[in-house]
Amino acid sequence: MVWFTGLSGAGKSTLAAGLEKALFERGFKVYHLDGDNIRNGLNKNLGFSEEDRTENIRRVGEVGALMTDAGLIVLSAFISPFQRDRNKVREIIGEDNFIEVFVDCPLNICEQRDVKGLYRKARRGELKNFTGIDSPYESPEQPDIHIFSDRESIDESIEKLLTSILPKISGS
Ligand SMILES: Nc1ncnc2c1ncn2[C@@H]1O[C@H](COP(=O)(O)OS(=O)(=O)O)[C@@H](OP(=O)(O)O)[C@H]1O
Ligand SMILES: Nc1ncnc2c1ncn2[C@@H]1O[C@H](COP(=O)(O)OP(=O)(O)O)[C@@H](O)[C@H]1O
Repeated sequence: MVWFTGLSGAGKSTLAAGLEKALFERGFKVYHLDGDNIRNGLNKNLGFSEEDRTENIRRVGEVGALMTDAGLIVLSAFISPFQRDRNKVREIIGEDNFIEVFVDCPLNICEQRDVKGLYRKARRGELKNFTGIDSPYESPEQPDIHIFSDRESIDESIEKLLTSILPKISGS
């Protein structure tokens, strides 16, 4: 399981989608989990309190474990702001099969990108508990892969991901 973590707008979904395509083209069976297919269905009842984020990540970890058991390479793209929650997923999946990818991007750049216009809303006080504004984000201290999305092109980041991941999954 490849676990992307980072602020909103850091590039998790873009990189997970790009990696999914690159792995698919190499013949791997891949599935991409993110807010679109999880928060609209399985986790529809969860919001953005600390407790709900923890439960969101726990369920994604459990679903990811089932998919991994079924032989898929799972790419998950969630903010997952708490280190303890990411560590729990690592435990559920197993150390050997879990790759933590920190999509690192300074808050001011994410805010400039404002892909979904949510930072603007959060700054205006129209959206509460927004990560990086009035809700915390704990950066991974020792990610397996560290992407700097403010300094790397999307293609460079995907190349970097492939270089690290392909040797670990060949044989899958
Ligand atoms: N309060 C608040 N804080 C952060 N994000 C918010 C919030 N409200 C809505 N959104 C939108 O939901 C996406 C993050 O959902 P996640 O499931 O990845 O969050 S978490 O892992 O449970 O923290 C996130 O998507 P990404 O931009 O793709 O990260 C936002 O678009
Ligand atoms: N190296 C990079 N990696 C990922 N995204 C990048 C990179 N450079 C620029 N971007 C841009 O940053 C934005 C990231 O948005 P998105 O993938 O939706 O972030 P997230 O899923 O983390 O909220 C996109 O508009 C993307 O084109």
